Amino acid sequence: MFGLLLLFCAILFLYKFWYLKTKIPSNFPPGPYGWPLIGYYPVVKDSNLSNGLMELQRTYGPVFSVNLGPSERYVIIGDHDILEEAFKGYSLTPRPSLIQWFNEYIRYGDGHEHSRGLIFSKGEEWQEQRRFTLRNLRDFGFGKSGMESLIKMEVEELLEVMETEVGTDVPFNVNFYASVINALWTILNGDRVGLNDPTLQEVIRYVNDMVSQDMNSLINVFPAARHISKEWSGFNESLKPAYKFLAYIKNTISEHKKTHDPNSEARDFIDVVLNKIHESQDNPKSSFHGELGLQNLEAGVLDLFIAGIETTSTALVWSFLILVTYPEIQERLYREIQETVGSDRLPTMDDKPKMPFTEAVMQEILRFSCIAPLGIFREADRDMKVGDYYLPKGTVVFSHLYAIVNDPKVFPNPEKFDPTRFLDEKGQFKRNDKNIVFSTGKRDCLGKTLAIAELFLFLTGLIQTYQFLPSSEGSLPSLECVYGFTRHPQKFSLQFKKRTKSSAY
Ligand code: HEM
Repeated sequence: MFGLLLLFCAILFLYKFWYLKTKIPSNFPPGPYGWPLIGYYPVVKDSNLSNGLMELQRTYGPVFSVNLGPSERYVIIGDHDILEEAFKGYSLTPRPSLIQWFNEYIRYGDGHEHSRGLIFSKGEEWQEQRRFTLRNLRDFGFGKSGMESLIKMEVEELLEVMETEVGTDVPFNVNFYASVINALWTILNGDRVGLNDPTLQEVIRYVNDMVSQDMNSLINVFPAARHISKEWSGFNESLKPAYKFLAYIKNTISEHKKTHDPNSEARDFIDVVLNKIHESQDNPKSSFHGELGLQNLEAGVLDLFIAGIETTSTALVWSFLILVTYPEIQERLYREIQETVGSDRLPTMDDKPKMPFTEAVMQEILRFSCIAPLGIFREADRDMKVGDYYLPKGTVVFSHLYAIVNDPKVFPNPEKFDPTRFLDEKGQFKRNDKNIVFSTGKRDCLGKTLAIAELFLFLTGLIQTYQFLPSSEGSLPSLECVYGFTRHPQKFSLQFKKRTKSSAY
């Protein structure tokens, strides 16, 4: 009898929990009811994520809500104009409390609201860190000339490495990692190392392990499981690579501190931040003050790596998969490179405006691959309106970038890879401001200038020298994507052969 009563109470508790979590407040965006505890999660997880959310969008409209697991209902915005309006001000800039838990361990956060660095910080601390990083990275690499010469060195070395692989089947999943990491590491740390340097290889392993985690693992879906067992829940395993990489960053910063002189010219980005920390020693309000400043430097470097490596490398991997799938587009690209640059020097950023087809191909690659289909989640810091709906303070919002760049009203036949959608009738490049794969508003991608430069210089430099072909098996790799940290292609191999001046057809 007592057992039955207990069971009844447990069911009542679960029902109440489910009801409260899934109840839709008045004038809140509509959406389906999920199951107790697991919500609508099984329907939209994994490869089904974009399709599942697109399906819901067709039923409920471009702004809808859904509960994905044992959490509140999230709001999904899948319309360009509504998202732009919502992200215009500051009210949707914070990151949700529910994804702050791990920052207690790796970003000096409190596990709920606050965190150091660039991706998860909030309020004035985030604004000060972001503004400073953007301005100063411009001087140490994100600015046109510094960045360009760094990437050029990476392209040259990658071309040399590729020389040894001509005519063989080359697995093309992580090829760009080393080059992209090296470019970023040089900007931050000053030193460039060879692509086979053991330390670089170690950094590659850390970054690769950090970003290739299973987003559907127990710890990522039910973070509270870490309180039961850190080992069994997967917590220890999931944080291990970040701890290793952080130790490496800490070591690099302390080496810098030993030789840093605030009165001499900064050698790299880490020096610039150390200078700022030095200048801020009498300003306790600054996020660069004392220990807080050092914590922000460490977490900021971690964030630039997490946000900048996998995304850019994946965009490059998609680029070559697409160009092998559409050889006629690869050849037209090659012809434009020949006509604009020739083959005696590598393409530079000054060539880009003279290469409308290449610009169109890059925009279409970014749209078609939509590497970060849901952006990074946000949270409303006050009650607000989004479109015709009301969102109470604390609502978690996903920007459904994938739906926006696949909107058939803006991009007809969105499932088709078609660079000509970015060309006018005279063949000139036609920008489409709705291709917002870097998100929009005050908290859009901080590294988009670097990403675009890397994409342009690697793509054109490699196509200028090599023709990319399917692997010896002859079959073309699939354009179906896999979900992980980013939306990326399945593993595949391809071949390349050296171009001769007359190899265009
Ligand atoms: C093709 C490459 C890339 C894509 C598609 C991409 C996309 C994005 C997106 C969608 C966001 C989320 C913005 C939001 O919250 O709405 C983001 C944030 C961010 N990205 Fe990128 N990104 C790329 C490359 C890079 C690179 C190269 C870096 C720097 C090295 C970088 C650094 C960041 C940072 C720091 C944030 C967080 C900004 C903040 O919270 O203020 N990204 N990126």
